[in-house]
Amino acid sequence: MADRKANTGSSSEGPTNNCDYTGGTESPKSPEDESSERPEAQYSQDLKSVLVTSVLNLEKLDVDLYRGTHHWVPRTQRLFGGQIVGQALVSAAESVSDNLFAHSLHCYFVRAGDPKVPVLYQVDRIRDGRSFTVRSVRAIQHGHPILICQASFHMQQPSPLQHQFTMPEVPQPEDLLTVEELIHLYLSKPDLAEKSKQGLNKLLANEVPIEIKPVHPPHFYRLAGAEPRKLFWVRARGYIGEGNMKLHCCVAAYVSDFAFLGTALLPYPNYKAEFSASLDHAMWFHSTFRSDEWMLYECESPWAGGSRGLVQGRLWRRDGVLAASCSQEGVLRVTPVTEPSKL
Ligand SMILES: CCC(=O)SCCNC(=O)CCNC(=O)[C@H](O)C(C)(C)COP(=O)(O)OP(=O)(O)OC[C@H]1O[C@@H](n2cnc3c(N)ncnc32)[C@H](O)[C@@H]1OP(=O)(O)O
Repeated sequence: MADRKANTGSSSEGPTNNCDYTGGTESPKSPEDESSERPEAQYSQDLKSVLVTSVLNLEKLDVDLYRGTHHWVPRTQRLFGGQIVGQALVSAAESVSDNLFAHSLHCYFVRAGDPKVPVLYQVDRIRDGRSFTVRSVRAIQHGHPILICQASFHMQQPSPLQHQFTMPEVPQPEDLLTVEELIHLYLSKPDLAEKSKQGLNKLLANEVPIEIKPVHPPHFYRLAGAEPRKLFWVRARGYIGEGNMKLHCCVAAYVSDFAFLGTALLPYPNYKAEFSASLDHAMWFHSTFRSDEWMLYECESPWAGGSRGLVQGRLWRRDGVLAASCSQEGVLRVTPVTEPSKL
């Protein structure tokens, strides 16, 4: 389980950058930044992240009313929860001033999203306070809410109270394979069942706008019974760049729902999810970060029962600073697996 040691940030080795939204919109200077920005060539072919150019680029229809379209739709043919949360946060953030940053959001997914039509986002300006500002967003399709979201924004306020857990020690992303590279590796296995091959090829055809490097690939693919915990490096595909912390939070909201709920299924290799969907999603943003640079997503599930599972996650900057925490409950209706996986 996670190293629960509290790091107060007071040692010369510890993180010191909590809630440091310097200059209003500046993103952090991580060690990667110091050694120059990630060279342009290292970004995926698309250069500018599709998350920024398309998914989180909402059309303004009226005051506090936006329309969002879809990029990647999961095989379930219901909209990806992370997309709806990310878009809801974009619409909420539009109505707050530039010196305010999301510090938390709480959402319920009340209906499945329909990939055939766009989503409308209606923002209610609940309160503008001196330090905190709260917005409520309804994501609407076919005249009904599919998501209700409350997001709270805070101005930067320094404090002597500052601690965090210590980031788990894991291999660096440069030493790990991407999901796509792992799939190619599995596909090259001569005894791979035809059904598995088809499944893997479908996965490869997915145009997910984020890149993932699992720390323990079997845990990511759920091949064996394991403790309900997984770790993977994750970043947005393409370039986003420094200077827009609001946007990085929205991208992180998108990213944070990916492969999250599956953590609760890890101890049960003999069951497959016949139906799984996130019921709610909460996030807390702690520090500045860049969502187009590798972050470690540490996911664990402290509980499952009654056809539901709870998952909790921490997004770490690679320099060890805790960027965000996440929590989600999902419905998990399972059936026994008849054939063991041949991956
Ligand atoms: C990566 C994770 C994700 O992104 S998931 C995407 C984001 N989350 C979502 O889309 C969830 C949106 N919310 C919902 O769809 C609903 O709130 C859910 C979770 C389904 C609530 O369920 P419920 O109140 O049961 O809705 P419903 O009556 O419309 O039923 C939906 C389907 O489930 C079935 N169901 C219901 N109860 C049971 C049960 N006890 N045992 C077995 N099946 C059950 C219903 O029959 C219905 O099925 P169908 O759609 O008619 O095939």
